[in-house]
Amino acid sequence: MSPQRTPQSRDEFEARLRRIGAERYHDLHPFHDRLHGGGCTPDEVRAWVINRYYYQHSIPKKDAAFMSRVDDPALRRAWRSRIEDHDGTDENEGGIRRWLRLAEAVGLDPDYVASCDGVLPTTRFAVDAYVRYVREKTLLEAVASSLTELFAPKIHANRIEGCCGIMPSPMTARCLTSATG
Ligand SMILES: O=C(O)c1cc(C(=O)O)c2c(n1)C(=O)C(=O)c1cc(C(=O)O)[nH]c1-2
Repeated sequence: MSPQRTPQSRDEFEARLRRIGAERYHDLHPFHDRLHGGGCTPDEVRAWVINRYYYQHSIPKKDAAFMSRVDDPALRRAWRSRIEDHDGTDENEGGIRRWLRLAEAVGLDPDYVASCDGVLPTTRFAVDAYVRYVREKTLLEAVASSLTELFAPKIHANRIEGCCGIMPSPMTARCLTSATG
């Protein structure tokens, strides 16, 4: 895509971002096609839960790295809820704990998942690179890289359908809905 030279309206900008998502977001990856279509084996779903956990637990570290670089209190305040979404608050247990309940629902030991011992080196490499990117690149690039969250609700909804076909338990459905929703 060629660089945009003239300022865009908010709606045009969002439409442009959403077009990029429609063309390039990772829901188009063949693995996600299988996961969402109910084509994975239960062990493949478990392997995905173990590896996706590493992403889930690194996102607040990425957001904390971002906030440590921001001088504007208003921006830090706006960003803060992203950390709370994952780490939780007094009222909300947060996505990390909910992901561990999902792990349990699909037959994994949550302590093992939380240890990250089962995470593949390639997953670790890619996720750590994202945290490093946000720590080291410009703030604009850091914010831009975090906009993928915009596309996550759709992928989460598709996934709930697919995974519940593979592991049809009310517990799996409940956990998937609350862990990523
Ligand atoms: O399940 C997924 O496929 C998926 C992907 C992404 C993403 O594309 O970065 C995020 C999430 N989930 C998610 O739940 C989430 O809270 C989130 C935050 C961010 C970010 O970059 O700050 N990405 C994502």
